[in-house]
Amino acid sequence: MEIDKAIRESEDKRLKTKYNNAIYVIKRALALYSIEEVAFSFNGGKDSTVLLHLLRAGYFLHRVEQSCSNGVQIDFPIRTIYFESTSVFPEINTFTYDTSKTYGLQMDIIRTDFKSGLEALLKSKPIRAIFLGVRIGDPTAVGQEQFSPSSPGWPPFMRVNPILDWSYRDVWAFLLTCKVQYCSLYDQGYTSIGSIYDTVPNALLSISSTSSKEKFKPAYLLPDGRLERAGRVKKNSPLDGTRSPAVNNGLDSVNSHKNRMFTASVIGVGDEILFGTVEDQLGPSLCRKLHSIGWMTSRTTVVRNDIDSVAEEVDRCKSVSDLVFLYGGVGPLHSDVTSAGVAKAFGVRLAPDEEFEEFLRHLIGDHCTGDRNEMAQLPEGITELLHHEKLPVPLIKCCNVIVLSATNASELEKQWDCLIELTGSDGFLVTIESYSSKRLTTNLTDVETAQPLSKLCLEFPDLYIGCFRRSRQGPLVISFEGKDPSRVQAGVEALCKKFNAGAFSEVN
Ligand SMILES: Cc1cc2nc3c(=O)[nH]c(=O)nc-3n(C[C@H](O)[C@H](O)[C@H](O)COP(=O)(O)O)c2cc1C
Ligand SMILES: Nc1ncnc2c1ncn2[C@@H]1O[C@H](COP(=O)(O)OP(=O)(O)OP(=O)(O)O)[C@@H](O)[C@H]1O
Ligand SMILES: [Mg+2]
Repeated sequence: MEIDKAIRESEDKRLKTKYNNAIYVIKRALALYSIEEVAFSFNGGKDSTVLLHLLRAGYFLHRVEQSCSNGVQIDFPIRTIYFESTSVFPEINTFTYDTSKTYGLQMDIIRTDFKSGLEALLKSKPIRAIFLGVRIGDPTAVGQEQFSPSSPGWPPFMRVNPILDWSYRDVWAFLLTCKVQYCSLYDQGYTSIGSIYDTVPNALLSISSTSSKEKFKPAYLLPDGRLERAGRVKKNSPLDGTRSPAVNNGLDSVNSHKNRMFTASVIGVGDEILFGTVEDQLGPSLCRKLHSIGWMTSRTTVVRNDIDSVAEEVDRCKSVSDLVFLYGGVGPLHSDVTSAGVAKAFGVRLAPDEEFEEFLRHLIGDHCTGDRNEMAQLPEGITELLHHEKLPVPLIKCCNVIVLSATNASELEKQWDCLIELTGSDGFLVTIESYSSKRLTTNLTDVETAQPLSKLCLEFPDLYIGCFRRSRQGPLVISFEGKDPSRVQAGVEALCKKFNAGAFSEVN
């Protein structure tokens, strides 16, 4: 069997292990269910192409073990399901049909949505288990195991995911080692393929070209597999039906939102701050930095060094803020639970990150306890490492959560500058129109100023008008913050007009 032979002859130990585990899962499924009771969900994508060949090998080995085969090539009897949609890339469709012909697949083509298609299929066929090419890191993989029953509300069947633990690199190592055909789009810079409306080539594979047509390297050259979905466009920013190249590394282009408000949450992790033993410098400093680039910090909190406390706060903040910044609780100590809290908030596991481990090894050598470097365990499938030449270890970004390792103001200063440089003009930490501000002080009493100020807030809803005092007896400070300097000036003048001349003086 050529696939089994290619892997056995390969010197890639990691690939062999992944292959053996996947074959084991396939053989267990074939032992649990009869051949009529299993199906293979094939869509011409790279992951399902890997799975096709694993199933061919697994079925062959299963037959050999049962002594049903004398080693000659046998047909592939596993029923294959393809959900064909009108928004599929023609290259994917052609590849799926060609592959079906090459390997004699028995195809059920379904043209409805997944759920109703499966409901109808399971009524007419005795299917009890379906093989899928889902991998950890796919949005649909969260919470799945190698054998996972279908979700509530779906018809009952077992989802079998033999390549759940395969990385992007493993997928390409397999396809290239076995020298099997894959869809031509992957040679044109596509790294994960959805529909024609939400998929473009991955900008990270772009080759700068002098001609007007942008060129891309093949998918297997993507250096960081975690960015395989960078060619997927978010559902709310559809392509206009044209297959234009990706321009934004998968991050929403924020240039079009220059005028919109960006909000951040800041979370400190540290019992020592809550005990009052250590004064928190980083939280206030981050608020000032965010303010200086025109962002609004909508919430700052300090939580305990406890996984659930971190997870609850991250969960609360990640859906209401554009970005969440975390500091404290980063390292190998028992109290360093920030990564685990982030993983829990996103419902994913902590898993060793080879690339991050390499950085740590450069920094601290092999001085880690046990054979696992606990610091190199990061939230699986959602972590992006933010590299900068001035940082000995990259910063960690999990979706919209950024984990800072700074422990004092000067370290924060450095990490912040790197973040700003890294994200450039259209990254996730975009610098927007900064705030213009003015401050007035007055010796008027709170009672005298309260009502006119309330009215002023209604007249200037686009300004933040805040009041504070440094002592009960001292002057009242009134601050005006807004994006439009002329509105800030107008607000100041409107307030002064409401009182006698000289009632207010401007301060810095
Ligand atoms: C054979 C098959 C079985 C599926 N079973 C489930 C399921 O049990 N629960 C579920 O929420 N989604 C299920 N899905 C849907 C997928 O999780 C996912 O929504 C689908 O692949 C679309 O992904 P996309 O939006 O990235 O294209 C199934 C899909 C297929 C093809
Ligand atoms: N239209 C479809 N018809 C049949 N199976 C599908 C379809 N869409 C998804 N699947 C199943 O879900 C799995 C995961 O889909 P996903 O898009 O993540 O992977 P892929 O298409 O194989 O590769 P890629 O990540 O490059 O798009 C597929 O491998 C396949 O088993
Ligand atoms: Mg796909």
